[in-house]
Amino acid sequence: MYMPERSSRIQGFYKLPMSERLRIIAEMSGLTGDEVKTLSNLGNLPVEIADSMIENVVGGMTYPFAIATNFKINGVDYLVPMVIEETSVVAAASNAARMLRYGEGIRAEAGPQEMISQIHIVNVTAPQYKAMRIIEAKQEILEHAKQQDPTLLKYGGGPRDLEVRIADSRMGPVIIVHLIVDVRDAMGANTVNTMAEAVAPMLEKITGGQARLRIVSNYATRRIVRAWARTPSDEVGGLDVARKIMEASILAEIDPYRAVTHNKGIMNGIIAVALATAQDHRAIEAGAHAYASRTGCYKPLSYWEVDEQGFLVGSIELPLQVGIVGGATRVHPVAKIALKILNVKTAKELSEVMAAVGLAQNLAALRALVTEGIQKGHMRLHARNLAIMAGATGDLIDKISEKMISEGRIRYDYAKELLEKYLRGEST
Ligand SMILES: CC(C)(COP(=O)([O-])OP(=O)([O-])OC[C@H]1O[C@@H](n2cnc3c(N)ncnc32)[C@H](O)[C@@H]1OP(=O)([O-])[O-])[C@@H](O)C(=O)NCCC(=O)NCCSC(=O)C[C@@](C)(O)CC(=O)[O-]
Ligand SMILES: NC(=O)C1=CN([C@@H]2O[C@H](COP(=O)(O)OP(=O)(O)OC[C@H]3O[C@@H](n4cnc5c(N)ncnc54)[C@H](OP(=O)(O)O)[C@@H]3O)[C@@H](O)[C@H]2O)C=CC1
Repeated sequence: MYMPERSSRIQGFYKLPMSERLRIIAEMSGLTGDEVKTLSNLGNLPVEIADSMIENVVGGMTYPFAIATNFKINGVDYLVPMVIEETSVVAAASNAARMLRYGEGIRAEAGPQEMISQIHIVNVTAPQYKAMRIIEAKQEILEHAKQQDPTLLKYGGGPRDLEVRIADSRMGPVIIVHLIVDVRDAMGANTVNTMAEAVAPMLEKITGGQARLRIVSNYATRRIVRAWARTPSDEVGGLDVARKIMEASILAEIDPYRAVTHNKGIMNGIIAVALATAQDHRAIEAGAHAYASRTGCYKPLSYWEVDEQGFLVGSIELPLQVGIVGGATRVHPVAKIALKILNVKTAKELSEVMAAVGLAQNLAALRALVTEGIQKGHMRLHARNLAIMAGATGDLIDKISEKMISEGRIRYDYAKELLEKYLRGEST
């Protein structure tokens, strides 16, 4: 719809009640009554929570919430909540988790939950000397940072260390200070930002420079999690399939075009759990892809090999910045339920589960790719979406998707053709 007169400059939009904002947008965009009704439906999110989570809210958008089954991680069974818009991801995760139940299942281990906060200092003369002076004052700076978060200290977290770097830039040398904080069960961005802002004036005084950025780094290299698994080749379809999975893994090691897709498959699982538990998934994605590039060349986050006994072995390593307190994790009512279903007790345990899910997700995709191809399983599950897109409702959704699957013609135009035939009462 062409609307030449509409302007996006809406002063004070944020001050209006949600219903009024929606009325304005509906009028400007020509939304029908049904469209307004659909958009205004907040699903399981109470209006006051929706309106405080983000700004300028006019409605809600619901994604399905699913449970991936079969996960055994460090000998414990987990029901894994996933929220995602893509067909076949949940089925694939459950499928591969079933193949990785051998022994203790998938093993996973995360290190300390330390975040890095950066304080960027400019206009420093004699930067080498000033860097030494910062190190000299380290205990005093850490002590001041500590005082910013008594709750965190109560849970055994707090500032741990300080690192100083001098970087050459086109405006001369700048000092970058890293404040390292054990954030325990929080994602930790707010926590460490508060500390960075609190210690910045001390750093200005010591260096005679000016503090500019005082912000968390999402390159969470002190929050690395590793997961690994070993399973008899028969679980994945035999030694031949296991070897082909290894070949697929090797392609990702030598070719960044493949590595990016390989890692996208891993993130299918990790981000789906992140969404279900209301994590900051942008932080997770940014950190993961930076880590994949840490050698200067984009690499896969996971590796698959075949060992001397013919077992398929896989491993994954990435930084994960996740929390079970703070952010939206305890605000969104569904995220709270997701954490209860998952039954994790710490942020460390959550990151171990997420790494294990990423590894399983990757296995499912590689196994499909080296055997029947991705489209068979994926498109079979996508057939229902195509039927709905074509306009099918009720029983016709299953009838049309089953017909497309049985004939191997899973396409939108065919779904439309079938729907028209059914609606005309013609036999298909
Ligand atoms: C789709 C399957 C699982 C079918 O696989 P299948 O062999 O036809 O399944 P099955 O009927 O033998 O069932 C095996 C298990 O899979 C699960 N399962 C099976 N069907 C369902 C279902 N409908 N709903 C929920 N779970 C399902 C379930 O756990 C089941 O065990 P059971 O419960 O029967 O004991 C398989 O083909 C597969 O794993 N495909 C991989 C699909 C995939 O990776 N999708 C991600 C999207 S594609 C993408 O974005 C990433 C990619 C591929 O580009 C990444 C890359 O290139 O690396
Ligand atoms: N670049 C980025 O990634 C940025 C992200 N963000 C956002 O920051 C949010 C996450 O920050 P985060 O600091 O986790 O959020 P919060 O500030 O909401 O939560 C952390 C706080 O929870 C309290 N707490 C209670 N129990 C525990 C426990 N067991 N372990 C640790 N802390 C505990 C602590 O103190 P207390 O009770 O005193 O608060 C702690 O400071 C996300 O919403 C993210 O999107 C913000 C800015 C930048």
